[in-house]
Amino acid sequence: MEAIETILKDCYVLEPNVFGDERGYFLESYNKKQFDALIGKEVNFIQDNESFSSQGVLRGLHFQSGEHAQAKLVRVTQGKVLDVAVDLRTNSPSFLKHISVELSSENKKQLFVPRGFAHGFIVLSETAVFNYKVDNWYNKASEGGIIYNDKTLNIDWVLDKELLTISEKDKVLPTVKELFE
Ligand SMILES: Cc1cn([C@H]2C[C@H](O)[C@@H](COP(=O)(O)OP(=O)(O)O[C@H]3O[C@H](C)C(=O)[C@H](O)[C@H]3O)O2)c(=O)[nH]c1=O
Repeated sequence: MEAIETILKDCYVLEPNVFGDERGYFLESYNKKQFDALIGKEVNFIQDNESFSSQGVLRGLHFQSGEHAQAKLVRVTQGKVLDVAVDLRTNSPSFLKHISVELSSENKKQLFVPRGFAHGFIVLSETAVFNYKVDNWYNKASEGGIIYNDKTLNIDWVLDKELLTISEKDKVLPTVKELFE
């Protein structure tokens, strides 16, 4: 496994070692000892999640606030998504900066999204299976988010607006300005 820190402090792209042979391939998708050493801190994941979406589905931008904040280790096991992480830590040198990275079953890349970030993705392939680990329990009452087309963040979601499918909940998420005013 290799880890490259992104322009967002503490946010890493990880690439597993893939062992291919005539049967196919093997990889360790998560190894606590290696992962903690690569990112330089201990992260105790306690819940695995999976979502399935069709092309144009945009989930996010979401976070859980306060003591319920979640760090996430995300990957795609079928299809391709554009994954987006936004640093919402007001004391961070990368506050309100974001990164976008293509995660796919082909490139097998993973993204570590620390606590204090908003996270979302849009499905670029016909369908996608999105798998991720979180280090804190789901807590509906602490859920927050930022509207996907926020003007301050100005995220390029690649697909045309008319192709997007967004939940009713996500359509009414606040802007950055509303969140931090
Ligand atoms: C996140 C979550 C959801 N749920 C239930 C709540 C709803 O009845 C249903 C769908 O939830 P939601 O519409 O919030 O699912 P997503 O839009 O995929 O939310 C996720 O999308 C972005 C990409 C994220 O990074 C978060 O992990 C998460 O917010 O699953 C649970 O039971 N447990 C959970 O941990």
